Parts: sequence; structure tokens; C-alpha cells
Amino acid sequence: MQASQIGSKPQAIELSQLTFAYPGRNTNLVLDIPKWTLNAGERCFLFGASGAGKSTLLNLISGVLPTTSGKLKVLGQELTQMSSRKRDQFRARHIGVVFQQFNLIPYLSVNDNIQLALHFADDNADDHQDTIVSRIERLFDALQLDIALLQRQSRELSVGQQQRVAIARALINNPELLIVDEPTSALDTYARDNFMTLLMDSCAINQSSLLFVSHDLTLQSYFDLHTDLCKLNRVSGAQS
Ligand SMILES: Nc1ncnc2c1ncn2[C@@H]1O[C@H](COP(=O)(O)OP(=O)(O)OP(=O)(O)O)[C@@H](O)[C@H]1O
Repeated sequence: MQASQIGSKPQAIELSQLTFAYPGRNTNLVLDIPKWTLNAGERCFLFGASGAGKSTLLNLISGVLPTTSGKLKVLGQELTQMSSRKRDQFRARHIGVVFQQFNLIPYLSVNDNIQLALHFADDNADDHQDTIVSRIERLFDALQLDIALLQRQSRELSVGQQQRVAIARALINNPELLIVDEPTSALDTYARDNFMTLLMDSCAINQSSLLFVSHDLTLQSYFDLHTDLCKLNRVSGAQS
């Protein structure tokens, strides 16, 4: 799929007049963003006070939550016009997500965790297992993961190994957009810097656009763009 074009600039994310309120809290808007774009290939560090709506915005962009009103185009597709099922399918095929807690299924093997991501993205994944195996091998090599870990249950892995598997799972479908939510909060400085380097290298290899949320402002130096959600969002409900 091609990212949408405005002039000659491809856009990974375009939103305008985007509002969102959680069901049951209809009078309480959480987000009201007049306009924001992320160009294809750009890496954006999104920050803002606690409660500013960062995770909510990531969930809208990845299609987990439906918008309340406005326009939200991701990789050229208008998400507001998609059913929940279509959004899930779109996310599985085009967006890699790395969550704070990695969200690996603990009792499944590492291989099964990765195969699940492939399964949700492509019903015919079983048809080309050779290609898939070599893709997994390349990713494990790039992420410095021992291939023998594929057979281990993910709960047996160290935190550092789980992080790398979470990145491998997010990248296995070659996503055009990678969304990463506060993944370094539990890490010491050394592990955090390693994680960031791996993430940046993986994005460069894949030419993915990156939207990264963190409270850790020292990570800003890794990014082309720094966006303060409190300045974008007309709702001022954040608690510092
Ligand atoms: N499932 C939910 N139902 C109702 N309100 C919610 C829900 N999730 C979040 N909120 C509210 O939406 C607002 C934004 O929350 P969100 O988690 O997006 O903020 P955040 O910027 O990610 O915060 P933090 O930095 O503390 O993680 C908050 O007022 C929060 O209470």
C-alpha cells in the first residue's frame, strides 16, 4: 500500500479536527486536535503530561479505538470509515505495535507468538513457510536473538529478550508504521540505550515511520520530531 500524497510528500498519519470521548463520558472530550501529520519515514517522539491522551491517541491511530469525529488517515486509509474488524485487519497488516509490557502470550512459545502476528496479517501465511522462516531468522540475527529461543515459552525469557521478541513480532509483517508506547520505563540506562539503538536500526532497515511515546525526555535525541501532545490537544485535562 502507498502512503497518501499531499503534493510530493507522502504522509504516514494525517489527522484533522479529530475528537475523542470515551463511551459514557460523552461530554468529556479526551482529545480535540485541529491538525497533525507525520510524514512517511519520519520518527516522532510524542510526549505530554500524564492524562494528556497519549495512549488514547495511539489507540486511535492503530485502530483499536474508533474516532468520535474528524478525519484520521493512516497510510492513506481513512480509519473513520472502517468497521472495527477492518481496522483490526489493517493494523495486523500495516502497523507494528510494541506495548509497554510487550504483551507476549506467556505460555506460548516465542515462535507461536510471532506466528500469531503473521496469522492475523495474512490468512495464507501457511502457504510460504520458507519465506517466513528466513524472515524470522533475519530479524533474530539483526536483533541479536538466539534462534533457539523460538522454541522457549516467552515467560522463560529475560526482560531484554522479551523486548527483542516484541520488536521482532512488531516488524515481522514489514509494517509501514511502527507504534511504540513507553517501552523503556522499567529498564536501566544500559538496557534502555540498547533497546533504542535496536529499535532505530530496525526502523531504518524496514524504512518504517515511527511514533514513540515516552515520559523520558532524554530519549528525544533519537528522533527527528518532538511533539508535545498538550500543545496539540485543545482539551486541557492533563494532570502533571
Ligand atoms: N478506558 C477508559 N475509559 C474512560 N476514560 C479513560 C480510559 N482510558 C483513559 N481514560 C481517560 O482518558 C484520559 C487520557 O488518558 P491516556 O491514558 O490516554 O493518557 P496518557 O497521556 O497516556 O497518560 P499517562 O502518561 O499517564 O499514561 C485520562 O483522563 C484518562 O482518565
